[in-house]
Amino acid sequence: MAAASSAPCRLAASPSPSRLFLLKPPSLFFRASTLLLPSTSSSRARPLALASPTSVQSPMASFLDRKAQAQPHPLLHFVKYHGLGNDFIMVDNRDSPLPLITPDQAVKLCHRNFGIGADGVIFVMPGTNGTDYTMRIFNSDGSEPEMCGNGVRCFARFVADLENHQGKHSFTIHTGAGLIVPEIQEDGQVKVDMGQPILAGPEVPTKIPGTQNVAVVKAGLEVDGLTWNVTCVSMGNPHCITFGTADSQGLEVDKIKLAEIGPKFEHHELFPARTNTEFVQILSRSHLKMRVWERGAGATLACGTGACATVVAAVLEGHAERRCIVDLPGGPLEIEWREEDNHIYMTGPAESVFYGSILL
Ligand SMILES: N[C@@H](CCC[C@H](N)C(=O)O)C(=O)O
Repeated sequence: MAAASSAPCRLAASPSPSRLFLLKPPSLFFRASTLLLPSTSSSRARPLALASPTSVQSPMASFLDRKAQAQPHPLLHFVKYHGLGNDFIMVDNRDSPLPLITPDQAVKLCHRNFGIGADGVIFVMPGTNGTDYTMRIFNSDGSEPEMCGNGVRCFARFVADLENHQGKHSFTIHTGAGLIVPEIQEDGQVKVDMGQPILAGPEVPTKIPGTQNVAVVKAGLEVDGLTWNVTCVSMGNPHCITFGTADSQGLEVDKIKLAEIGPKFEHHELFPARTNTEFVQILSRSHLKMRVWERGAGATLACGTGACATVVAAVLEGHAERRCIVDLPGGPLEIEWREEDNHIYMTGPAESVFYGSILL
């Protein structure tokens, strides 16, 4: 795609920020022609370029070589990735330890009607304390979580694209949850050493009293007039996992009214940092089905840290073995909580969808 910065975008007459989208589906590259539109709303994305397919092949990396444009019209280049439908705006932030956009800008870019649309924005930043890279992420509500499992697989594929790595490849990432090590497999899937789960209630954090020493396992939690059995696990970020209410046989997750019940868990007073919540159906001792309400993002099609926390909870409650397939609305993840090192390993896909540029 050749036109992102060569196409003149004259916005001096615009009274408020405008947006430029140049879209690329996976197999086609586009040449953009400019269309100048006055901007009328600061919260709405205004398309300033129309794209038409050409036969010109151009590597994504050369597009990404363009650095974010400085004043007077800051231009952000991005690539949209997803891991099982959990989607992210990926930003090449390797030149700076500060995110190129603010949380408020992330909220606008993530908006599914007035922005690019995503569950979050992820920044590939210089390493910290000897790691190869640092990952930071803003949720679609602008809050900053410590970790993101699907995001880290997208991060790995994005870095491979940026650095032109082929085949099997591994590197180290500093995150708010500590050191994370993804490995791109020969088949393109990404296997991630997600580290050890944290089980001590106050560290999750939750104010629910411990049921197995300090761990909160199958504890009763009152939500919406029902007592839910919950297990609380941190994967760097907090998770509350439920397999059902105290007087039910088990969940049929397709019947859960996620948008109604999810926020009541997320904002429950016993979760001081809010929480992600996983509703889980046991299909067998190695096969679980899960729907998630994410802190700061709502219902998403998949949650990698949530799938890891779910397997830990299933093992602690005696429902499953340490190696499980977790079915999410966007597809399956393979999770193993290894006994030898207490680490959790997550394997799944990550794909690029399109790339473009946007005026901030
Ligand atoms: N979707 C992510 C988790 C993203 C962060 C989460 N919303 C939080 O605030 O903790 C994943 O795949 O793990």
